[in-house]
Amino acid sequence: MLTWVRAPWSVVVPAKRLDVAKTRLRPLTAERHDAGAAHRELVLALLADTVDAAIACSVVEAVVVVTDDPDATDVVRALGATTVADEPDRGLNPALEHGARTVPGPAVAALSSDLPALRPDELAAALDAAAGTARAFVADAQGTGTTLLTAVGTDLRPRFGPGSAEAHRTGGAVALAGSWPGLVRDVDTEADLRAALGLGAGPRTTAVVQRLTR
Ligand SMILES: Nc1nc2c(ncn2[C@@H]2O[C@H](COP(=O)(O)OP(=O)(O)OP(=O)(O)O)[C@@H](O)[C@H]2O)c(=O)[nH]1
Ligand SMILES: C=C(OP(=O)(O)O)C(=O)O
Repeated sequence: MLTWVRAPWSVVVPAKRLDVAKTRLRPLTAERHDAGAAHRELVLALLADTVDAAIACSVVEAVVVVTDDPDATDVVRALGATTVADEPDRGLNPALEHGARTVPGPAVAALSSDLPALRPDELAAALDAAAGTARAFVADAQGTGTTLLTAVGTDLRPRFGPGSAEAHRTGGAVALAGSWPGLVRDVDTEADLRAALGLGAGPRTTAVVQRLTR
């Protein structure tokens, strides 16, 4: 009898230091006496819920977080991810390339770290859709950014940043579309956060927002 084995993916998640990440979310905490700590807590919650969903995904074998942040390191390791140093210190795409080099092939995915409404089954559906393609990507809800970039048997060649969906398409990656609302809902602004909460964010993001709005 033939058994269909789903590809075991390695997922690379970038996370720069919490205090300098997600500056567009700063207005949410700016008025508080503990603004710095509250901002770090929120950014960490987004990361933790994202990593938790990726770890729970049935086709994901390993989650590697590229970070130098000590709190992020402790939290994602407790969830079951591993971490690698944020090298070569030349920004997001070199950090992702570095992370991708540390994982076993052939199926590697770069996943945004700000997807608190991500569900394991929608990530599995997207990765299954990507399994037959050398390079593929999922655009964010706006259609301009990227939340997932995949490579099977080839280099990831990440081009994250403004207009990354077009950059990935131009670079030969296939655009994937499907019903995966949490996967496309990255959180850059307060409005994005509200949208993610509306979809049903993970427990850490939900709890932090409840605390911040009390
Ligand atoms: N490891 C690592 N992660 C990075 C680096 N630059 C950006 N990231 C992460 O990549 C994701 C998207 O990065 P950006 O679009 O620059 O977002 P951001 O800088 O955190 O947010 P804004 O300040 O609001 O633009 C975030 O989760 C960042 O933590 C980097 O140099 N190294
Ligand atoms: C870096 C990106 O994401 P964002 O700036 O939305 O976090 C991107 O979409 O390529």
